[in-house]
Amino acid sequence: MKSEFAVELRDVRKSFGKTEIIRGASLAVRPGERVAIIGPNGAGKSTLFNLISGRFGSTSGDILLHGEKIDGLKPYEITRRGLARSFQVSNLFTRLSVFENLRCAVLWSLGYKYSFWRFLADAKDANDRAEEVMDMIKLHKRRDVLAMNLTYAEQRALEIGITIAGGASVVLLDEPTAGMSKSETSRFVNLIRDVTVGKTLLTVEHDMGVVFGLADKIAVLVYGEVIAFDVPEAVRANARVQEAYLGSVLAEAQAEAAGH
Ligand SMILES: Nc1ncnc2c1ncn2[C@@H]1O[C@H](COP(=O)(O)OP(=O)(O)OP(=O)(O)O)[C@@H](O)[C@H]1O
Repeated sequence: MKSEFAVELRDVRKSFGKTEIIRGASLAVRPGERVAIIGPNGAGKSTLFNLISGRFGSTSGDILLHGEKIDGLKPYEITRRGLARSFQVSNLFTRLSVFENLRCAVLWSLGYKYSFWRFLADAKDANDRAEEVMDMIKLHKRRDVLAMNLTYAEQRALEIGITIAGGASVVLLDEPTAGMSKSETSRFVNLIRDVTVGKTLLTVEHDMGVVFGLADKIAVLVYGEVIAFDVPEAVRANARVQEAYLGSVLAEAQAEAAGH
């Protein structure tokens, strides 16, 4: 049955040994929404991503993608159902070119591993799609450059390209602008916005400028619980969020954004 939500977490819990890190997190994201997950260090943001993408199994609760339970599935099975994620740590083949990296990502998403004949049939489509993604991430002029010779910002753009290459409808980006300069960051926010049009985006983000520039809604994770999930203005005004100290961080970021 089709759900009104693209991603849904229902009372999800995750313990490592005796320590419960995710403590009953619930969240329901509608198709096409761009959601930033924020919260203090150690709140469990990356863990939540690892649960949604199947890298970790949850201890209890339900995780649904388009209304279907995905907890217990392997990461690649979740990817095949249309959810793709990027990592904080680079996932590139450094000795392959921009084009080859994208082509590999497309072929992988088509499942070439399982059928040589299908691989041959899909090869042209894969090339076309790789070209298309290369245009979207604005790296067409760097087509034949090895990934290791790209600038840092270009490598991060290629990461995004690899993430979206298979046409996933739900995209998870873990700190996509980490380590970038201010001007690179604002260009990158535009790029993320462009390549995720019509998709559901979940992003973990520390940079409040990026959060306000990109997110339709903000989810605030504190001690493994989603304490607020709403449009940015409402989250900023939320008393629980203020208490958890994020209010002042958000106010500062908005003032800064308004000043630019
Ligand atoms: N595989 C693991 N085994 C044991 N503990 C873990 C594991 N992964 C994460 N943790 C613990 O879970 C807690 C939450 O970590 P997580 O990386 O999810 O937080 P975060 O909100 O993403 O933090 P940050 O903003 O610093 O990246 C931390 O205390 C961390 O040490």
